[in-house]
Amino acid sequence: MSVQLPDAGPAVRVRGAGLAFGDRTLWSGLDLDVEPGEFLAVLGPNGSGKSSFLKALLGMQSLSAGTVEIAGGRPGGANRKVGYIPQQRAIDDSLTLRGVDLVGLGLDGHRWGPGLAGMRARKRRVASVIESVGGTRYAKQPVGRLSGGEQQRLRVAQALVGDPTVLLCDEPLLSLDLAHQRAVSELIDARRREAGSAVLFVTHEINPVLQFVDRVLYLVNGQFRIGKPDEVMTSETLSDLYGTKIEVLRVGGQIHIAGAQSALCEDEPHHHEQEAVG
Ligand SMILES: Nc1ncnc2c1ncn2[C@@H]1O[C@H](COP(=O)(O)OP(=O)(O)OP(=O)(O)O)[C@@H](O)[C@H]1O
Repeated sequence: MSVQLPDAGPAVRVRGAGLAFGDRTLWSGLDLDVEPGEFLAVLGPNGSGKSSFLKALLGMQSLSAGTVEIAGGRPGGANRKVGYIPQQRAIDDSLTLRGVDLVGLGLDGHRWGPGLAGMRARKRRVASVIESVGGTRYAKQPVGRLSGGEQQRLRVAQALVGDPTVLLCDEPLLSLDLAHQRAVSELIDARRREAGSAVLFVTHEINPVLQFVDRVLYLVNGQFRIGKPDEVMTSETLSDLYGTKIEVLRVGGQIHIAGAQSALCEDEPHHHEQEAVG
């Protein structure tokens, strides 16, 4: 006799969602289902509400309207298997926490059982995730002394260690060189292919992840478009969204925005103030 499993449903379900600060509406009327294993790129100029969208999914930001469900329940609920890679901040180089400890912070302490056996299982899980991001060599060193790319790999490991159903990534490629951009985006892609995690990936630059992207959510000036890259990243759609003439060129499999103002950012480096943590 085969057991009929209930339909798991989408990994993320957004209905009629809106977010406004004072009289400024970042977005409204947002309906979106993100399926398990789907890779959704969230694009848009500075201040369009990309990070706030992820924060609403994490339960760190309340919506002005509508509802969101993530991993089958309310944002921020207990046992939600959600991995989060926050926007990169420089780690204070005096931080003596080791890489293995940083990654271990991503584990739900209760799942691994009590006593020595639980502790060993926890250690094995942390070690195997660190291995999967190629971080074994430096994981026992103080995090503050590692390079930006090494720290970022450990942050990815921390987000993956709890076996997330949904992975929320806020500009995870920021300030990485091309080789590390490729390595980190491949790690995230592998997670959704091998474990079926849904990936929501905020980025200013679609090209480094274009090959992985199933759909794009593009936020601009209180409006948005959702669709495949070929549908959204067109001169017509972006001109319509930005309310000005924009030319999108496809060159060598990449997307370039010609005559773009810096606000469009696709070809612009993104600057952030580095803030220290720890
Ligand atoms: N709690 C808050 N109260 C008031 N305004 C806020 C709050 N949180 C965010 N904002 C404003 O909402 C806008 C969107 O912020 P958000 O960080 O979501 O943008 P973003 O698209 O991620 O931008 P960036 O590309 O610069 O990271 C910004 O103008 C920000 O100042």
